[in-house]
Amino acid sequence: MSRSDASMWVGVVSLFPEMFEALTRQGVTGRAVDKGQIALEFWNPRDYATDRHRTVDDRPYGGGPGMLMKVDTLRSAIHDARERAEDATGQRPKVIYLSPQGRQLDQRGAQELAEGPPLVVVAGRYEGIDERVVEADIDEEWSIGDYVLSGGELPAMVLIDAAARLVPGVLGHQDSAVEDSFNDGLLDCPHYTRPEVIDGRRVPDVLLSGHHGAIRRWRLKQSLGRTWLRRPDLLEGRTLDAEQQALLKEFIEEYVP
Ligand SMILES: NC[C@H]1CCC[C@@H](CNc2ccc(C(N)=O)cn2)C1
Repeated sequence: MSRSDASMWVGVVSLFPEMFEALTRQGVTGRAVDKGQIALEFWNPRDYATDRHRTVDDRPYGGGPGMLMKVDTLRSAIHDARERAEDATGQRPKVIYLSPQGRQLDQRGAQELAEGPPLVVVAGRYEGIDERVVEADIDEEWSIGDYVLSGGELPAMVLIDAAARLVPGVLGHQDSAVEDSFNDGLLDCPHYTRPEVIDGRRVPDVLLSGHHGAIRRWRLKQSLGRTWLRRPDLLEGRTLDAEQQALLKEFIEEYVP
């Protein structure tokens, strides 16, 4: 098959590839896929099953409840995805497995993944995968948070979406990524649109003023203030420039809990 000139190439190994239509058929990522900016290809371990029942799970050594993903069908799918990644991009892929044991995804991690090599993302099901497959075939384990889900597909979509929107050109006007929360490490400011009054609540006057400098400062002040109130940890060890310090000081002085 042909070389891919997508800015981001992702191979997905999953028993439920149809779940990923949420990425490939909708919104920002759907358009990026249509435009060829992002390439998403799928390998289903079930397609490698040779028995009549197309078995993709297997019993755990040592007994206990639940099943694991069958080793041979899983490894064949990972192998083919890896080979395709190299053919399509000329680069060796990074093979990622989603599990609560992985590195916690944050905006910096999403940026690293967006800038990095092509990805093969493995979505686990059942009670997981054989540890020797993790050792032999998985390069990095990633987690989207400290909770357990019924499969790795939703975490995989979260990771792919978070990285894809950081690929230059994917978001359309790039500044919308810049203004996003966690883009300059701050929480997002409040947003307003029509009507001007909702249940007696008005839009802040500065946003109606047309003074772009005042609007920029107001938004930055709100982002700083919200971060201070809701996620002070994000301000730890972060140096604020003179303007930011002044705006945060103003916010705190005006703050009435
Ligand atoms: N032992 C349960 C575990 C076995 C292997 C498959 C996973 C799939 N579920 C996931 C995957 C990832 C995350 C996360 N936090 O990123 C949560 N849940 C469940």
